[in-house]
Formats: sequence, structure tokens, C-alpha cells
Amino acid sequence: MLNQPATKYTAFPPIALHDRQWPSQQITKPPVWLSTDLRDGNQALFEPMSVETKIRFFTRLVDIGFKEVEVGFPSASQTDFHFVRRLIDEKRIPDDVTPMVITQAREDLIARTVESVRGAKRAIVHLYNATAPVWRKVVFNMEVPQVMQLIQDRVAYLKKLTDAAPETEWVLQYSPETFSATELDVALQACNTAIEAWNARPGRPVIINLPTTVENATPNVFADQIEWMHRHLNQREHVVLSVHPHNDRGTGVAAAELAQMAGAQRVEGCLFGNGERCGNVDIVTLALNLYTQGVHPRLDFSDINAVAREVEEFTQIATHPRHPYAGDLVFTAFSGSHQDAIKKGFAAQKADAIWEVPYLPIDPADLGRTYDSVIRVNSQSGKGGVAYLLEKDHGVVLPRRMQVEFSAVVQRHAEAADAEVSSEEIWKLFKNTYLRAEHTELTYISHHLQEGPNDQQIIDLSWRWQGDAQTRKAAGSGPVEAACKALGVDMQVLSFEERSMGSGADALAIAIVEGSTSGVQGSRFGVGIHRNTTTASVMALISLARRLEVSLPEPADAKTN
Ligand SMILES: CC(=O)SCCNC(=O)CCNC(=O)[C@H](O)C(C)(C)COP(=O)(O)OP(=O)(O)OC[C@H]1O[C@@H](n2cnc3c(N)ncnc32)[C@H](O)[C@@H]1OP(=O)(O)O
Ligand SMILES: CC(C)C(=O)C(=O)O
Repeated sequence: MLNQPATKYTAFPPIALHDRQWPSQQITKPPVWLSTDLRDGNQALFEPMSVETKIRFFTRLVDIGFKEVEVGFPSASQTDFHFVRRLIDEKRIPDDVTPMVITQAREDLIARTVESVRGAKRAIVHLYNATAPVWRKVVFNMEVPQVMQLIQDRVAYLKKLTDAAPETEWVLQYSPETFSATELDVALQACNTAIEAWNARPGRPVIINLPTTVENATPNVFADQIEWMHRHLNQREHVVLSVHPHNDRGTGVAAAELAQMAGAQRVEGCLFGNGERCGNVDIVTLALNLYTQGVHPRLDFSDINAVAREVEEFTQIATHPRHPYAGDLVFTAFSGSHQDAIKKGFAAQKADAIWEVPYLPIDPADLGRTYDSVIRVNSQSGKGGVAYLLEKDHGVVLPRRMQVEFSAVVQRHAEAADAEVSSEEIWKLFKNTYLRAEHTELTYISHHLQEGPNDQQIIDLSWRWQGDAQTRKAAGSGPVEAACKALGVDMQVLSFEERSMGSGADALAIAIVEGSTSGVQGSRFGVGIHRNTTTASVMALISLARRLEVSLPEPADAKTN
């Protein structure tokens, strides 16, 4: 890195638009979307797409809802020419979808481009030339008047060719390539030259497409440039004002959004931000940003995973796991406080109310994603995530203090494993902690319960401890108290709850009992799961005694089997 970048780089100057209106505008409707996945996206791939792949991609774009698709650069490659012809000859373009073909402003290339879409119901021909000072000087060796002459001549040539083929409804798209780096008066002159040469008028609209070919300033500068053009363009009512942002500074989405606030009616981009260098603007993100503001984008991403997998197959480029809306990890929360808030948010969210689940800007279900992936557990996670997974996957609702106790078990495991803990592993840990015992430990064998005098319950309880089976009889006001007395341990039951796990004939009961004993700080929990509710509660008591590591009295006065 240079210590003095100012000796090598210079800031793009601000635009003198002091009465700018865009900062207080809101986007209230979707723009016209144009997908350039098959052109700008395709030209940025290691391996350009085959005709068959392009056909599949085109079909997917139409299914998503694009009404305008840039299908290629037919004068540049036989593959593109052949693909465009197949779309038309095989009648693969629905009536409400318009193909667009791009060409440099050169006569031979324009003629070939028009040829490629001959016979289409409607077609946009996209003509471009770079207008920024460096390109004028270094690439074209042209002064401004010569650049204007080039536009005038080539648009007129295109008009002549298309006028001769009236069976197609022709639309001109003119792009001053490198617009964002071009002096505004030069860019305006270029666009107005194209508008006049095309003879834009009612029924003969023109698309003026303003790119950040290379992003060169903060997005507010681009918004100023767009608002200035929006105010100054000739025949504005017959012009569809379009933008084509790239993402060199990582602000392509912001540039496209601010540009719409500044007057842009149409946006060109690629799915998941594919495209030259750092990509074209990401249309998925733009569309779903709109959706989360309550504006339907008129693009269907209700199965975002399917779209992502297919685009990965077409482009051979993986979607980043943190990609907005589509990344594998964007609906996961590892950190405890986030999990806690999400869990509470899901519980509080009413089906027909405005979405307000903390940390989740969109309902994953709206993208065809399930809640399964929302919460994942690692050593940064707290009780909320563990409790959520146990409840969702196993129907086990932990009392709050038990969430704290059990999440410490999971955290120890996560730290030791130095990895994420799956829901399956959490369940295994739960069973190991509360339900399973080593053969030397205290385990439940059976019980028999009968009514005693004064509403008492008399239990005959059998257990195994240190390998020996024992049975003892005792009475209590309920099975839990009777079982506690039968065990003859120093243990106080502090709370008890029982619920069903699942429903129908196969439903199990889960009993959770909290208790304490002298010498052990605080309380611990025991769990019993059984088809019979009383058996579950007695098993929970034995689980608690095991967890408290209470000493059982010598088997002297127990009936030993
Ligand atoms: C910003 C963008 O992404 S725009 C799209 C960019 N995509 C591509 O360029 C890929 C497709 N292009 C190609 O494959 C080739 O450029 C072709 C087939 C179209 C043309 O190839 P060639 O005839 O060999 O020309 P080449 O690519 O070298 O173009 C350079 C010439 O075109 C001129 N030129 C470049 N762009 C334009 C333009 N938009 N309008 C007019 N002339 C142009 C240059 O000044 C140069 O002229 P010169 O040879 O007199 O100096
Ligand atoms: C031709 C134009 C619109 C382009 O692709 C760009 O500037 O990135």
C-alpha cells in the first residue's frame, strides 16, 4: 500500500446539484428489470455458457418474471447469434417478454445484430459507445464533436435498418458507456443526440441507460448524476431512464436504489451480482430489499434456494454463504442473544401481522426457506438456541432454569469439539445427561401404585443402584412424594411439570422435576419420558436423584430382590 495514495489517486468531484430532491424520495414501485445475465454476466465467465445452458437460463429468467432480457452480443460470437436465432425461430419468447441485443456503434456489427432478431415481435437494440475523457483520448482518439457524430450516424443507420423491418416493434437503447466518469454535459449531449436521431416520440420510446461501467464514487454522487440527467434530458416523457450499476466499490445496490429515488425507472443487473470484475448490481438483493419494504418486486424468488443452485450450475460460481437473502448462513444465528431474541420473536409473531422478528429482516418462509436452518449452535450460543432446537425437533419444552443448566452442558461439548453442535447431537447430550445411567448408577426398574387411606398413594418402587436391585414401599400425597420417600433420600422437590411429546396414540409424556439436596448449591433437574404419565414422573424423580448424586440409604431395610 502507498503511504500517500493522493499522489496516485484522486477523488471524484461532487456534483453541484444543491437543490437535489432524491434524498427525501421513497421507492414505492418496482423498476422495469432487465436481466443481463446472458450478456454482461456471460462475458464475465471463465467458460461462457453454451447455447443449451443459455436456453435453460433464459427459461428460468422468464419464470422468475423478467419482462426484458439482454440475450447476448450476437455480432461478437456465433454462439450468441445462434442462441438468439433459436429463441426466435423456436418461438421460445413469450409475447410479454422483450429480448435485447447489444452492439458496438459500428455499422457491420449493427447490421449483424439486427439480423439476429429479425422476425421477433418486439426487440430492443442496445447501442453503446464509451464517452468518458480517458476513453475518448486513449481508446477512440476522438474529440467530443466526433463522438457525437458517431452516435448520430450509427443511430441513424440502425433506424434505417429497423424502419425497413416494420414487422418487428423496434426499441432503441442507447448507453453512454462509462457514463459515471463522463462530464455531465457531454453525457447529456450524447443521449440527446441518440434521442433525436432515433426520432423518439409517442409510440416510439427510447431507453437511455446510464451505467457505472466502473464504479468511481460514492452512490450519492451517482444519484446526483441521475437526477441531473432526469431533469435535463430532451423528450423526457418518451425516454425510459435506466441504470446499469457495477459493483467495483461494493456499493452497486446502494447506487441502484438511490438512482431510482433520483428518477431512474429501469434497472439492469444480474442474479446474485454476477458480472464483470466485482459484478453487475445484484437484482436478487434489489428485489428482496424492495419486498422487505412492503413493495412487491414483481420477480418471484419464493424458492430462492432453487434459483441459487440453478444459477450456480449455469455460471459455475458459488453463492457466498453470507450473500443477502440467498446465502446458506443468512438465516442462521449462532450467538446466544440473537437466538434468544429470534426464539421469542417467532413465538410472538402473529400469522397475519407485520413481520417483526428480531434479527430477521424477512420471513425465511417467504423465500421457501424453513426455520430449521435459522438457529444453529456453537460455543457462542446460549440457552435460547438449544431450547429452540429441542422444542422444534423433539417437542421438549425446557423450563427456563433448566435451559440455563442444559445449555452449559451443550456449551462444554461445543468448546471441546470446537465445532457447531447439530440438533441431533443436542438430543444425544440431553438423553445422556438426563435419561441414561451407567449400570453402576441409580436406575428405575418398576413401580406399583395403589390408593391408601386419607387420599394417600402407596408406592412399591424398585430401582437398581450400584448393580443391586432394591424395592421399598412408601406413602405420600402423590406418586412423586411417595417415590421420594421410598428412595429414602435427602432431596427436596422444588418444581414439577409434565407435558406430552407429540400427539395421538404414540404420544409420550415427559416429566421434568427440579430439586435440591444439602451440600449441592442451587437446584438441578431430572427428566422421565414414558408412555404412562405416572411412570414418567417417577422416572424423573430417579433421574433427579442421580443428577444430585444423593446417597441412598444402605439397602438394609429395603426388600432386596
Ligand atoms: C461495458 C461492456 O461490457 S460493453 C460489452 C463488452 N463486450 C465485449 O466487448 C465482448 C464482445 N466484443 C467482441 O467480441 C469484439 O470486440 C467484437 C467481435 C465485437 C469486435 O471485434 P474486433 O472487430 O476485433 O474489434 P475490437 O474488439 O478489437 O474493437 C476495437 C475497435 O472497436 C472500436 N470500438 C470499441 N467499442 C466501440 C463502440 N462502442 N462503438 C464504436 N466503436 C467501438 C475501437 O475504437 C476499436 O477501433 P480501432 O480498431 O479502429 O482502434
Ligand atoms: C454497455 C454498458 C451498458 C455496459 O455494459 C457497462 O457500461 O457496463
